Amino acid sequence: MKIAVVGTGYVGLVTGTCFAETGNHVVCVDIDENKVNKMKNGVVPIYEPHLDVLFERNIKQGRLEFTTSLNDAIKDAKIIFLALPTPPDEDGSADLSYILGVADDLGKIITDYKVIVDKSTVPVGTADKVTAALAANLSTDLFDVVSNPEFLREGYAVDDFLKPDRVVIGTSSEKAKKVMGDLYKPYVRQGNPIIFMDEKSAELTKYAANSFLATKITFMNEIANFCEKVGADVDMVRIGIGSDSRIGKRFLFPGIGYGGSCFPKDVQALAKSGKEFGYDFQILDSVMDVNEKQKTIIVPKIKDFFKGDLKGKTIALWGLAFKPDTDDIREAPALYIINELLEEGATIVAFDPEAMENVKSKYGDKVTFVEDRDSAIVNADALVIATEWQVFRNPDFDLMAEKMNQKVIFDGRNLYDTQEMKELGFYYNSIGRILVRG
Ligand SMILES: NC(=O)c1ccc[n+]([C@@H]2O[C@H](COP(=O)([O-])OP(=O)(O)OC[C@H]3O[C@@H](n4cnc5c(N)ncnc54)[C@H](O)[C@@H]3O)[C@@H](O)[C@H]2O)c1
Ligand SMILES: O=c1ccn([C@@H]2O[C@H](COP(=O)(O)OP(=O)(O)O[C@H]3O[C@H](CO)[C@@H](O)[C@H](O)[C@H]3O)[C@@H](O)[C@H]2O)c(=O)[nH]1
Repeated sequence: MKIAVVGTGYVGLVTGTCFAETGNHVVCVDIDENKVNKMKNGVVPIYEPHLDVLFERNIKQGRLEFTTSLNDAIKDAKIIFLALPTPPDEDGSADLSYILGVADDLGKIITDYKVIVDKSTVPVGTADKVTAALAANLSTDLFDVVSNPEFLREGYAVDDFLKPDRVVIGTSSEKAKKVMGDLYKPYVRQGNPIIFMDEKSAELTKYAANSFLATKITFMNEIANFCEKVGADVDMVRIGIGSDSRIGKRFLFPGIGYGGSCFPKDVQALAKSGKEFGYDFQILDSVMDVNEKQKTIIVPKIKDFFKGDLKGKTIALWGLAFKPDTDDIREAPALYIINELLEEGATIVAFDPEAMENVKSKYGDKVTFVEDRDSAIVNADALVIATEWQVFRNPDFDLMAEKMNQKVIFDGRNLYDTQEMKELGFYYNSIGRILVRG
């Protein structure tokens, strides 16, 4: 099948590459010339594990191409995926200008039947808006609009795409249903179904999934905060409740709040959508409030330790990305921690395996960046862990004891065993677990 993908960010590039991998011919189009030139030269412009192998293979075999021309990209395509940004507007609702702008352009250049697919995360009613934008210049016989939300996670994007738990396809057109069903057949393993539904339900499924997961995490963050007050251990509580199959083991890890390009904006957009339709999502308002506080929950702990004064203190910071295995720093809790620590007059020495360039371009020399984990801790008064990269899981504690000014760790990701930290004589302050005083 011939496919065009409009927008080659995390979703568009993974979508395009994975569809090429199953034998389709894919043309990816982006307005960012720099990005397109990189891709034409064989460079993957984002960090996403395993994407490079598929990317190279499919370019080599002539199934994956890149262009800045929308016209060239779509002329032979039967399906056009819109993988465009839907960032929050000033009021928190999803900004649909990218999607509707491209829909308007497509209406003017399409000449034969195409299936136009909303891959972006979009509020209920967007398929209708896209249809209206296309129909302003194009006969409705020449297109169908489908809602096909994407559930991939950054860091696992290729695997999630090729082996999805489910594929959701929202359409009221039998013709489009057949085209989409054929396209997705190779990805859907036994028991991992394609779920066909109407467009609005598909649009809402995406927001409901992200908001549910954000709520699950936030609930555990509150349980963790309460554990600290009463002397319980959130790891035990997590394991205790996670073994109930109605609750499930996943997405129960407390920490310094959820971040990333999706949960924060999608929870906000669903709450906003609710208000537009006269529905008050009280639970989502609470989730957003709690998460806002959770992102910097570690800072008062640091201030307490240093008796309120961080001036002249050097804080080593391990982890900048919003989660491991990505260079994405959108809504990363680490950035909120950096802002507060800088405001308190602390010096920050940071290391992240992939996200340093992105943070450098935001903070310049306000933060010192070092090239490896162990350089960050030299002469540090405390270490803060903000992202659970594998490389932080098994550090050289003897080296820490030798190089740090004092053995003090604030761990936002609960990486170490509290008993072991006690034996090693560290002050170790984590989330929802016993405070080890060293
Ligand atoms: N990142 C994720 O993990 C993820 C997962 C599922 C769904 N989503 C949703 O998918 C959508 C895209 O997210 P993303 O993270 O891939 O965004 P992104 O910002 O990484 O990529 C968007 C791309 O679109 C390009 N673009 C902008 N306007 C364009 C235009 N007129 N024509 C062609 N290209 C244009 C940009 O240059 C950019 O390369 C969003 O709605 C997001 O909520 C994201
Ligand atoms: O137990 C957990 C799991 C996650 N997180 C945090 O939650 C955020 C989001 O994590 P994750 O869901 O792994 O990353 P994303 O790549 O943002 O993926 C989410 O957002 C995507 C965009 O919509 C969806 O497609 C995915 O299904 C959905 O998981 C991160 O800050 C994590 O640190 C926790 O704090 N505790």
